[in-house]
Amino acid sequence: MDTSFFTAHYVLSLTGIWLIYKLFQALYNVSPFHPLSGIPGPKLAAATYLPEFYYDVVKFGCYTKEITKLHKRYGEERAFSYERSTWINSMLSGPIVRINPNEVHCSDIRFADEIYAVGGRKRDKPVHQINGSALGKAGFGTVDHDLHRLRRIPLQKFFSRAMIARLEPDIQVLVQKLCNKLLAQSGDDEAFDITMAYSCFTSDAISGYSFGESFGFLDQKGWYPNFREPTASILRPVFIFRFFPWTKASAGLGKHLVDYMPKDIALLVRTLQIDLPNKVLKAKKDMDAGISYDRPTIFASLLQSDLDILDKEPQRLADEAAAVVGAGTETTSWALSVITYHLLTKPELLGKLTRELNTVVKDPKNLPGWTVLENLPYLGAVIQEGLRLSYGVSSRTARIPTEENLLYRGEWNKKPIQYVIPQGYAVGMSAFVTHHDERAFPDSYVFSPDRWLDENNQRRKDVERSMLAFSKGSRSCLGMK
Ligand code: HEM
Repeated sequence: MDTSFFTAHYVLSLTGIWLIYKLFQALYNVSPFHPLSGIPGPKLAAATYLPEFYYDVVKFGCYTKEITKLHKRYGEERAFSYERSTWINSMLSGPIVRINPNEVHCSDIRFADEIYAVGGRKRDKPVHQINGSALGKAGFGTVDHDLHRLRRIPLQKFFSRAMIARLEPDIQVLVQKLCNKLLAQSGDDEAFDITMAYSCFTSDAISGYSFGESFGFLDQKGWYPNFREPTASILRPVFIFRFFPWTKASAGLGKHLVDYMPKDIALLVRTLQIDLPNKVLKAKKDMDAGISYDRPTIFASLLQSDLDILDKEPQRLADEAAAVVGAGTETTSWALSVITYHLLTKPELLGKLTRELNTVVKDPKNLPGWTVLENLPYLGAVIQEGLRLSYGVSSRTARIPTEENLLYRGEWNKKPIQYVIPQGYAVGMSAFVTHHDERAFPDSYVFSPDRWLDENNQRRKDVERSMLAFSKGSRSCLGMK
C-alpha cells in the first residue's frame, strides 16, 4: 500500500474524530447540564455557532437583525383573547435570549449597568469578539479586565473633559475650514457626498489632537482621498477573523503591499502600519532627548505613563493610536451625516434649530464656546437623536462577568421572570436593538429631537438612560467628551 493511502486514511480518521467531538460538544451545549440551559433561544444557536456564521459571514453582518427577531420570537406567549375568541401572540419582546453556545443577548436597558458594570466588578471581553479585531494589543481589543484597566488609565487622562476643552480653539478653526469649503462647493451645481466631507473633518480633528499633526484632508482640493471607504474595507473581514482568527495574520501583510493597493486604502494602511509606528519612535527619541511639547501627543502620554515597559513597545502604542483613529473618526462623521440628512429633509426641524442657534450666534464666523452651546436644549436634543439613529457601534458588544453570576429580574406579560447568567459566560447588548426599543423610543425609526425634551424644554433624564451609543461602564467610549 502506498503512502497516499495512509495519508488519506489518517486525514479521514482525524476528520471523523473531530466531527464526533463536535457532535458531542453540540449535544452537551443543548443538554440541561450546560450552565446556559435555562436561557430561551433557538436550539441550533444553543448547540453550534452555525446560525451566527450564516448570518454574519455568509450574509455579512446580519446577525444583529436576526437577534432582534429572536427577542420577538422568544418573548411571544400565547394567550387566549376572549374578545376575538382565539389564541393570540402577546408580549412585546423577550429580554434575554441565547444567541450562540456561550453567549446571551439582552434587550432590556435596565440591565445595562449590570452587564457593563463599573468599580471593582470585573468584566472581560469575549475572545470570540476580540478575534474580530486586528488591534489585539490596543485597550479596545484587550480581553482581560485588569490589563484593560491598566491600558485605559493613561488614555482616559488624554481624553478627559479638561484636556478636550483645550482642543476647542483648534476644532473651531477646523469647523470654519469645513464650512468655507462646503459653502464654496454649494455654489457648484454638482452633488457631493457629505459623509466624505465629515470624514475629512473628524480625521483632521482627531489626528491633530492625538498625533500633534493633522492628516490635512480638509486642506486638499475636494474631499478625496479620505479614510471613510478604506476604513469600511478593512473592517469587512471582521466576521471572518472572528471565526478563523489565524486569517488575521493577513492584516499584517498590508504594509508590504501598499504599492499594489487602491490609492485611498494604501494611504490608510501606510498611515496605520508605517507612519504611526514611526511617530512612536520619534516621540520616544524626543522624550529621551528631554524635548517636550505644550500639548502632549497620545504617544508621549502613553510613554510617560506608568505602563509596563512591554506595553510601551512601538507596535502596541501604534495599535492604540490606530484604535483611536478607527473608533473616533467614522463614528463621529457618520453621526454628523445622519443629523445633516434629517435636518435637510425636515425643514421645520432645521428652522427650529436655526432659531435657537440665532439666540447665541451673533457672528457665524465667530462661534460661541461649547459652554454656551451645550446649554441650548434643542441643539442637545438634535445631537442625541443623531447619536441614537447612527448607532455608533451597531453590532453587539458583550462582557464576561468573571467573578459573579448576574441575576436578571423582570416582569413580562404581567408575570415575574428571572434568569441567572452564570459567571464566565458572555452577555451583551446592541445599540441597534436598544435604540429601537419602542417603549423608550416610540416610532423609533422617526428622527424626532423633541423626544429628548419635556414640556418645560428640559432634558429628559429617563430617555437619556435608554441610550447605548457610547456603551456603558468600564469599557465605554473614551472619546465621548
Ligand atoms: C459619535 C461618536 C462616537 C461613538 C458613538 C462611539 C461609540 C463607542 C462605543 C459604543 C464604544 C464601546 C465599544 C465596545 O464596547 O467594544 C467605544 C469605545 C471607544 N471609543 Fe468611541 N465613539 C465615538 C467617538 C469616539 C472618539 C471621537 C474617540 C477618540 C478620539 C473614541 C475613542 C474610543 C476608544 C479609545 C474606545 C475604546 C475604549 C475601551 O475599550 O476602553 N470614540 N466608542
